[in-house]
Amino acid sequence: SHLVYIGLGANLNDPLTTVRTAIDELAQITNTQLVGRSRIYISKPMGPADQPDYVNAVVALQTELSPHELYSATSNIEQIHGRTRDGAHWGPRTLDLDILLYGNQQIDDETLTIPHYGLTEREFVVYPILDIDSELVLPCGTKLQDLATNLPFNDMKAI
Ligand SMILES: CC1(C)Nc2nc(N)[nH]c(=O)c2N=C1O
Repeated sequence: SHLVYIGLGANLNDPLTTVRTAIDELAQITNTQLVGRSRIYISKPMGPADQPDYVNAVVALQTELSPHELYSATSNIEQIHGRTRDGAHWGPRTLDLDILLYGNQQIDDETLTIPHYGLTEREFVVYPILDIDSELVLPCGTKLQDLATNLPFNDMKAI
């Protein structure tokens, strides 16, 4: 089985409830166990600022699913929460689930780019991963802790 990290983000329609519910739904994916979870954070939107603050978290799952099977499971959960992908690019969303890491694999095909392209410069991803594993090393060999030193915690709040 594989250790995978999933990023959760939401900023519409009671995002805190959505994120908490989605964590439970991720834990119930077939052949998958929840093995770690971050604190839940509030952060200012990265990108277009004319949208509500985000609720972010990261969970670690142990799964037998392939990357593509996992992707369809996370897409289903997004859809349950009304995620449509017709919104403006980087616009607000009811729930975003990103496969951040899939073991040490590096995948880049028409549907999946893993590690997630934005991982290393998103404090709302880096700090939650460090909550789960402060010693995590990325597939490229970079220690996440070293990235955090020049990623300001900024105006993130842990709740
Ligand atoms: C629009 C963009 C880039 N900005 C974000 N900004 C924050 N703070 N959190 C997110 O999850 C998030 N997701 C995004 O996709």
